[in-house]
Amino acid sequence: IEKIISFYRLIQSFPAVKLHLTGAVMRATEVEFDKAKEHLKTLKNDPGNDTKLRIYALFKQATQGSCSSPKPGMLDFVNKAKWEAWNSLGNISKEDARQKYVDLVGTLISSEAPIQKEATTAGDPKSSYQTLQVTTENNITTILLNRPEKKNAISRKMYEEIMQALEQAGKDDSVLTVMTGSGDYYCSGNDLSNFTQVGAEGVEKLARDSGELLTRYVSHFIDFPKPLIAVVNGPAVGIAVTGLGLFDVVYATDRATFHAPFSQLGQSPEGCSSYTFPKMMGTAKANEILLFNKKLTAAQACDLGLVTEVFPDNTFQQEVWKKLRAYAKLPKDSLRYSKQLIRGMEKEKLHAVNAQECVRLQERWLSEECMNAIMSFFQNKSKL
Ligand SMILES: CCCCCC/C=C/C(=O)SCCNC(=O)CCNC(=O)[C@H](O)C(C)(C)COP(=O)(O)OP(=O)(O)OC[C@H]1O[C@@H](n2cnc3c(N)ncnc32)[C@H](O)[C@@H]1OP(=O)(O)O
Repeated sequence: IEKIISFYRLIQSFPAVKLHLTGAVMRATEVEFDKAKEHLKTLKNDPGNDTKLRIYALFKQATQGSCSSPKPGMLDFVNKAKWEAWNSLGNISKEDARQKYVDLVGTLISSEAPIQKEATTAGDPKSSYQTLQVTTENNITTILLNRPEKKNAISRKMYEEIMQALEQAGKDDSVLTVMTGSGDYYCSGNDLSNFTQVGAEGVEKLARDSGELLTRYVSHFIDFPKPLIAVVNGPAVGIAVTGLGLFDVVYATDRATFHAPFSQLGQSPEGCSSYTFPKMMGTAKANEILLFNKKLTAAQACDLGLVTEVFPDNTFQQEVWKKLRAYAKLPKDSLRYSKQLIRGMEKEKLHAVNAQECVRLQERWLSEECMNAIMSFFQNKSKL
């Protein structure tokens, strides 16, 4: 009954339905818009030119409406780029532009949110994680995704706990950090019931909160300071695949598959994969995965550079852990600084990509395409 009620609320609060029923959709208020303008001034990192142009364009559209000024001359590069960004918004309403401005600033600010200081002790078997098991042994901190009955789907609680575990592992004495799954799956991606828990404030608020959560989650991987290794013990879906581009090494059993079915789900890529995948494997190969739902075998993922090495399932655990134990004897600081050099150059870009992906997803989550896919999963249990 609870599921039906929450499902009913989801449908009721879906913008298209609400529009149909009431003729009105909630939009950011002038006060929220003014707050976002103030928040923008507190940004510490340069979000990059594309994002700055988008912010400019949304601001102009929100305050002055559609662009009607003449196009600046060919050589007036800066004003031409600004004009093009504004003009590209076409006839979207001032209210829509205001909302998009508020969302974009929100995700930029949250991507800079300071990492929380308090964390549960890793390695303590009595630690209070509900969705993970975190242990430290032989200089390796292992974060085990521990909802095998749900194929390790990532619930809101699990997103929060993974961030907490990463913060702790980043600071502890271990040399390596490993993420792996319990049971037969590595992880089936986002727990789709995250989208059915609609509160009184409606689905727009749910989308905004989800965007904020995802931005923070992915930022933890971008900023992780020491070698991070994925031990992919079975199939991986959605964000569990895309996020692999932010790991330093990925070992997989030959039983693993890699599937990022965003189009099928009415969504769009996340985990910085819109940038890391084309860079890693070339645009055409990335498109097959991110646009056309191509499911990869472990061997294919290895050929494309997403996976470092594949092992036969019957010796997977033994071979991988032997290797990891040897790596974990290497000098800790040397590994940490080398990783930071390799990743450091890209960090700013990755944060900007993360912010943009999350803005797009917030819009996608409110789309009819996405809602139909989620309904279909829970109604018919339609599988990937
Ligand atoms: C805060 C928001 C951030 C959003 C970030 C954006 C992320 C996007 C993504 O990750 S998109 C990918 C989402 N994942 C899926 O769509 C997978 C859906 N699941 C399936 O298709 C199948 O369950 C399967 C192919 C993974 C496995 O099939 P099968 O082996 O037949 O097992 P079951 O289906 O019986 O699964 C057992 C049990 O687990 C539940 N479950 C599995 N995956 C999910 C999931 N992703 N979300 C919610 N629930 C899931 C499944 O319903 C079963 O539950 P039950 O025993 O029936 O209660």
